[in-house]
Amino acid sequence: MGWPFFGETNEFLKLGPNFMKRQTTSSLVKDRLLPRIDKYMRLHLSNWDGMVIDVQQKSTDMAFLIGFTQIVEAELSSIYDGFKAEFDKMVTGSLSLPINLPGTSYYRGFKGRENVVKMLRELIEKRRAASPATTYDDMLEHLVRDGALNDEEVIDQIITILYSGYETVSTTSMMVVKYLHDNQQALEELREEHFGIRRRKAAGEPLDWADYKSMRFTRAVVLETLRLATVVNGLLRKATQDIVLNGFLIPKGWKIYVYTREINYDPILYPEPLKFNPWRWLDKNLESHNYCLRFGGGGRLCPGKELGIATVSTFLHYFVTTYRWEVIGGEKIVEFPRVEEPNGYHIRVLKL
Ligand code: HEM
Repeated sequence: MGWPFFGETNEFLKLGPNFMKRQTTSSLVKDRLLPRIDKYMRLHLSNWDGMVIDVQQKSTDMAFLIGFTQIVEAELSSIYDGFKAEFDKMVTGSLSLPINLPGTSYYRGFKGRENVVKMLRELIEKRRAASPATTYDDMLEHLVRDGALNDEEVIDQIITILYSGYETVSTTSMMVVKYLHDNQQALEELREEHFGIRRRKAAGEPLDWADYKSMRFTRAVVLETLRLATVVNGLLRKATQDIVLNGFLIPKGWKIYVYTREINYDPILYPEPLKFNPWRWLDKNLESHNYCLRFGGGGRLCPGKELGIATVSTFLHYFVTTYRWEVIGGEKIVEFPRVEEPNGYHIRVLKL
């Protein structure tokens, strides 16, 4: 898969092939992003004791805030609420039936996108007008000052990064809590891994890259969650030339949707596919097989892969070493067209 196809984005994300720079490399996550995620996660989880939490809501806020803080740290508090409301419309629209009539989610999605673009354009204008002595240390500032991209490209870049890391990370975080609750043996093994890390560190010492890399079982839990929940339904490609695949002709220009859900539940690839079995991923080779498309494949492989896994792993670290929890309702998780719990996934949280 992949060779004669370009990656395709949807109509809400306008970037063409090869536009996204491969910036979310391990060193970026290690040196700049992981310390921020660690700091954010402690704060995020600091006061859950005794509370009833809607994990879906909290994961959504967490994933969006983590992405948004990296991008526009300076104006975060002043525009957050309005921006997120419009962004949510856009995300829902992009996952809905493409009927562009007033009143449909699809229509609202385009309106949401227009407002998001407007807000970002105003921010860029303000940043350009600010004196060079005013320094900000966020992604927007680097993109604007770097000068390699025009304003429209900067805006598209930001929307793409925010969009890609939002729904994926938040859904994975919610589903990982559900699967761990339902599989106590996995939870105990995961907890032991994280207490092992805490025992090696001073009280309150943040997680570092070596800690993250040592989270073998946690990585397996995240990969199994992505498989079983099918957080991403599939991948889009466009045939750049005629291609014959298993005797079928795919003409040049056709769009292909690789439906990964089928692959995720293939009993030959994953014995007992409906069982949550993170131990299967301890065979390191499984992650590098060419049918393992959790993060896509080829030239369009997700550039936020390590960032996404590191975010969910950091969340799990502080969550399982601080709290235990019981589910108190909301177990009607819908898997299609997106994984969600229409009534929220509520848990009661208590300090360990
Ligand atoms: C659990 C978390 C995540 C999952 C499961 C996930 C999954 C995916 C998948 C399946 C693709 C399509 C790849 C392809 O077409 O071959 C993708 C693309 C992408 N992801 Fe992620 N992702 C995650 C987190 C993130 C994060 C945190 C970011 C933000 C930096 C991000 C940024 C992107 C971008 C920009 C693309 C488009 C790449 C391109 O078309 O060249 N992702 N992701």
